[in-house]
Amino acid sequence: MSNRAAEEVDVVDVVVIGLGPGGEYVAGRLAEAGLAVVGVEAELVGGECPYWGCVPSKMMIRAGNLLAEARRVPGMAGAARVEPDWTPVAAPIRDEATDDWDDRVAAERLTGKGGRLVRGRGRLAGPGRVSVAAQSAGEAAREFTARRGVVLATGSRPQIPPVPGLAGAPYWTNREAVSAKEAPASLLVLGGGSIGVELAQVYARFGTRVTVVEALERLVPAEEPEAAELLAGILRKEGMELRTGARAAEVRHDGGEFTLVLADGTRLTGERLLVATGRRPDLGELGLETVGLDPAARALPVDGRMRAAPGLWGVGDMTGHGAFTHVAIHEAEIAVRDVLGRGGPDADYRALPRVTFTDPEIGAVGLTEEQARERGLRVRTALSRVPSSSRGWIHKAGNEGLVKLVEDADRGVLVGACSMGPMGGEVLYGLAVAVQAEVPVETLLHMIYAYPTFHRGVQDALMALRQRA
Ligand SMILES: Cc1cc2nc3c(=O)[nH]c(=O)nc-3n(C[C@H](O)[C@H](O)[C@H](O)COP(=O)(O)OP(=O)(O)OC[C@H]3O[C@@H](n4cnc5c(N)ncnc54)[C@H](O)[C@@H]3O)c2cc1C
Ligand SMILES: NC(=O)c1ccc[n+]([C@@H]2O[C@H](COP(=O)([O-])OP(=O)(O)OC[C@H]3O[C@@H](n4cnc5c(N)ncnc54)[C@H](O)[C@@H]3O)[C@@H](O)[C@H]2O)c1
Repeated sequence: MSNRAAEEVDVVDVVVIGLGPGGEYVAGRLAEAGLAVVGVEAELVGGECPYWGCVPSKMMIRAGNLLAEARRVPGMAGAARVEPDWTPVAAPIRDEATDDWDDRVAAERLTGKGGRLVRGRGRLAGPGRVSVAAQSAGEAAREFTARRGVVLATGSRPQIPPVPGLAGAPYWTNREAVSAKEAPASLLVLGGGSIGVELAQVYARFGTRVTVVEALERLVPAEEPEAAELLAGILRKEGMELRTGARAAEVRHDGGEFTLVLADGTRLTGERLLVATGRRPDLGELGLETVGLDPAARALPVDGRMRAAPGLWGVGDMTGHGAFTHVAIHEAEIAVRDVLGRGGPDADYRALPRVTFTDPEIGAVGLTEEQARERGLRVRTALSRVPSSSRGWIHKAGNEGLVKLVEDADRGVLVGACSMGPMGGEVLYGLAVAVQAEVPVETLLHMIYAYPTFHRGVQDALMALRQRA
């Protein structure tokens, strides 16, 4: 190919940097719309979610929940002998979900839609310009000009706290935790957020001795305190040791064992140490300064149409609106519409749903009570407990949970809710509609709720809410 031909090929309509759920969606949709699209990916097409995040972790959780259900058989349905085995958990993650961490299928999904895949680490080289670093010595860096613009979708990476001794130690992040071939005998989990509690519970159910260390006063601190308290009780009952309000002062690793020294001098030991202390976008190496943006920012600032600058869009974890696959895809769809010059609503996070897939699941939408109060709303709340509902009583073992409602009393609408329990993430849906559509509490109160469902707990909580009016 002549140099001139090479130059022509490298002028495209759109370059997407990062092909996780957000970037893959944008690149695929724009290619299907007929644009000349280059997608640049440094690791695996599909990103964190299918290979090291949502999908494998939920496969592990499904297995752990099966064990827990089987252990609930005595007293309710006869006898059951449970022998946990990690092999049928690890094997389908490797062979079926991730193709042994090979993205050929995902890459072909993109090229099948007409997109072009370029492997390597991309960065901005000015407005509408992207360079992709050489993958190996002897290979030249590649340059692209994007006529319509560039979409950034580079996700996030684990945030490792500056605990002395941690940096050099062979700790696990989510990646090692979901690709482990065996369950360790013991596991220290630093961080009691969603990754920490989901994976802690799974491993504990497979016989691992688990200790969770959380710096703040409660687990899942972003969610309602009543849910956190209930979860802590359940995890303790399942045999986990929980240290909340605990600061890690030092990490040591020797003789195949980790020692985590807490600020109060307590020493905790474990065969493995999982660091799950949050994830952060890494904007430093993206060349943002070449388009007048701050590479030291915590997240990429975007407007309601995902625009970061003229001809530059950002979607997914890197925008800081919530590190969830459904947020990445919501934002990706808005960016696609904007690139194509189509209308439609701006991004709307009022009814942002989130589910922590512990057993019981913690579903949540919109504002917590604390957030609503911080916004100066006149807040009214109410709570119903799953075991007190008909379905909860019928369910018996494993029926822990609650529904908590947060009402803006001045407007008579829900601004937030928490649905914890068996299928708490599914019960959430109706509450998400109520928050999104601002359905009056009076209307919700006079609906018919199927008997005996878990979601009837919402009606119990609504009735409690009205008694407080
Ligand atoms: C253990 C775990 C469990 C999770 N469970 C859930 C869940 O149940 N539900 C949920 O909604 N979310 C869950 N998440 C979060 C979810 O995985 C992320 O929100 C989602 O993957 C974000 O998508 P993204 O496209 O923004 O970024 P990512 O998935 O992070 O993808 C970004 C991509 O960009 C690439 N990249 C980065 N820099 C460059 C560069 N300079 N050049 C080229 N490529 C680059 C990366 O290699 C990566 O492939 C979980 C996360 C983890 C870690
Ligand atoms: N079910 C889901 O949707 C799901 C599951 C897993 C992850 N995720 C996404 O991935 C993101 C990252 O997950 P995560 O659990 O790492 O982050 P997180 O922000 O949810 O939780 C991190 C926890 O670590 C604690 N922490 C921070 N520094 C600490 C320290 N030095 N010592 C002890 N504790 C410390 C924090 O107080 C917090 O509770 C989440 O925010 C979420 O958006 C979603």
